[in-house]
Amino acid sequence: MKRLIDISQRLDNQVAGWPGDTPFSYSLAWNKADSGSVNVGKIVMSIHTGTHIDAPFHFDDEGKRVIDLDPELYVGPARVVHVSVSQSIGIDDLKDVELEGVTRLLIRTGAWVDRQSFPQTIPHLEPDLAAYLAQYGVRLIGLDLPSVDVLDSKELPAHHGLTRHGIHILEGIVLEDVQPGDYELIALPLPLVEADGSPVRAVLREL
Ligand SMILES: N[C@@H](CC(=O)c1ccccc1NC=O)C(=O)O
Ligand SMILES: [Zn+2]
Ligand SMILES: [Zn+2]
Repeated sequence: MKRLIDISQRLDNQVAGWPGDTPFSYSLAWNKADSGSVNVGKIVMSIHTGTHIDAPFHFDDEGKRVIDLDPELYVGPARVVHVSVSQSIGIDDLKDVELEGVTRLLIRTGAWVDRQSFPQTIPHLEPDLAAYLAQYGVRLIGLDLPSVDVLDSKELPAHHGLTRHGIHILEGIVLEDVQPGDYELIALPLPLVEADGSPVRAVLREL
């Protein structure tokens, strides 16, 4: 068996979350000394912390919840590509990327350098990218960024555009040490029935 490469953001009480959103916290609801038997932890967090998937309900009241999403999307062949971008990611930035037969595309921008703090600005996906990727059969896009849109966007055009074209969203992956190429991705959401997204443990397996 080939080794697993962890591409997940570690979750501790210092992890950078969306400004104003629920901070991540892990604490003990009971400790062994008091309960006499066990440590029992609890976590409180925004779903959009660290490495996570968005369900369409995140930005569309009528959209699918996590439980409605096909787990097959989150397991299977994925291509990792490196792009160097500044303001945005468009068709031009991917012109040298072979997309034939790619169903899961993971993009390393390297733009979120200090993962301990939330970025001020990030490159966003340009509106015409979704249709372009969908032509090749892309069903999942993953980025090393906390969003696919401009951080203060209210309309979320990239989120909506991707969803309209059947492309699902994985955010906050850590691709620093990952070479471009083909891997197997495993990034399963929890079976959260009502949720607008889910944290995932995302890993790649070398083929
Ligand atoms: N679209 C982002 C999350 C997002 O926009 C957000 C997350 C928490 C609190 C506020 C947010 N957006 C809006 O002002 C995401 O998918 O992770
Ligand atoms: Zn999200
Ligand atoms: Zn998102």
